[in-house]
Amino acid sequence: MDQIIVTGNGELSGEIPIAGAKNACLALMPATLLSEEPLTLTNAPRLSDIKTMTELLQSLGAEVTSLQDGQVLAMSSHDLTSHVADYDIVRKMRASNLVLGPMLARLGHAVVSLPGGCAIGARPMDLHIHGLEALGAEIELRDGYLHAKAPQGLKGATVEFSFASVGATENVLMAATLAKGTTVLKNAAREPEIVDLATCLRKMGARIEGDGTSEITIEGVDRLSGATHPVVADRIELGTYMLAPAIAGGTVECLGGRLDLVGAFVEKLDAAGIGVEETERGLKVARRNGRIRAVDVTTEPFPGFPTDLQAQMMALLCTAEGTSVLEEKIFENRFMHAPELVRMGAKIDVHGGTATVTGVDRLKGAPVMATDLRASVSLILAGLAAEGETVLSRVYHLDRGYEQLVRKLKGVGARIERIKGQ
Ligand SMILES: CC(=O)N[C@H]1[C@@H](OP(=O)(O)OP(=O)(O)OC[C@H]2O[C@@H](n3ccc(=O)[nH]c3=O)[C@H](O)[C@@H]2O)O[C@H](CO)[C@@H](O)[C@@H]1O
Ligand SMILES: C=C(OP(=O)(O)O)C(=O)O
Repeated sequence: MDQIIVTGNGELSGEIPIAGAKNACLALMPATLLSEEPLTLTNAPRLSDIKTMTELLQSLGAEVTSLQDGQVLAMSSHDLTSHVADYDIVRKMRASNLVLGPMLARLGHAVVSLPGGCAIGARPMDLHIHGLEALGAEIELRDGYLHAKAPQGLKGATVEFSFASVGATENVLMAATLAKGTTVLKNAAREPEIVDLATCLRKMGARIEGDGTSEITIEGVDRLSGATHPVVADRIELGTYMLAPAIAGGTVECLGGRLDLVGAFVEKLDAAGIGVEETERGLKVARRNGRIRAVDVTTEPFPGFPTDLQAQMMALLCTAEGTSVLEEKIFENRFMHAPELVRMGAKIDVHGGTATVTGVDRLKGAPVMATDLRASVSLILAGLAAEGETVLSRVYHLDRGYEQLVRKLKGVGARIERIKGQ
């Protein structure tokens, strides 16, 4: 299996282009199932998760053509030939569950494998199920699959989520676009990926208001048309690369970055002593003089500090002056990077959902591996400023969420190589 070798090499300088958001694209692609007409996504990221969603949509009979080296996805769901999302595909990627709402709305029935948990937590689907049931769906769990039907079609309703789940908001939002009457989603997720999905659905003819707030209103329509939509910039890839000069020193401009996508994160960078400036082309990040300062971080739904940047932020705080407390409030098991960072010389105590990080002067390279995407990239970031070589295994996690990671970091002066495995 491939490995990535990073050698701490001093300051970084240059530009890093930010790709379209994985998590937006994974919700936008299933929206093709809602319409007989073509949906084209531009600015799509080139990632293994996008290939998995392509495979899933194709298994349902959709046509998905990847153009311009994968940055454009031309999709058509004119003739759907299956309503079954098979375990073999769904188990590879949880976001596969986002085909449930659209298929139910378009076809009146859907069978979707339950994805199961993953390294970061149990991740049940109860909120998706309750939301769709409120719209009139009948859903049963049999043989590991959710069997959903809406014999009389879906009907608009008020759905109040007990937690602002991103995936449940997306699934029920998509289903409600074709339901009869008005649906109101209360305590809806406010993430930029939800706004991007609603924007695309509006281009397809959906009537949606309030996305980006915690109350979204959807007036169902009879049919949706085709559309062309650019995928919003990836705020998690953006935050990750903003941390590269923060950790290693120097100045890096993240092209396509926007402050409104990373507000809470930038506030913490500022408190830690990292300067962020909005430019015409994106966000320029520079480490101010002196040592990084400790800061406390609590993960929350948007607009709070994102859980998907918690591991990377921990990598920064490992060498801060003082003690930082990180509280993970979204997933119950998202500190798997901590023991690996400790192998690199970090001082971290984890108790339940709280990690206490006492800064050390410098980390030292070591062989490391991680069990999830963001944990893996946090080890690469830590390696950028560590003394000696950091050798990361299980790099396939990174291919899920970071296109051209080695090339992008090399472009700003990092010493990083990917070694092909047998
Ligand atoms: C593909 C995608 O967009 N993934 C993102 C999405 O995941 P995802 O959509 O899975 O995240 P959710 O917002 O649904 O999950 C947040 C929390 O709610 C719980 N929950 C969720 C649904 C449910 O029915 N029942 C329930 O208890 C989860 O277990 C978790 O503890 O949002 C997360 C939170 O910002 C991000 O970390 C993921 O990167
Ligand atoms: C947790 C993530 O993704 P997923 O929801 O696909 O597991 C992530 O992108 O950090």
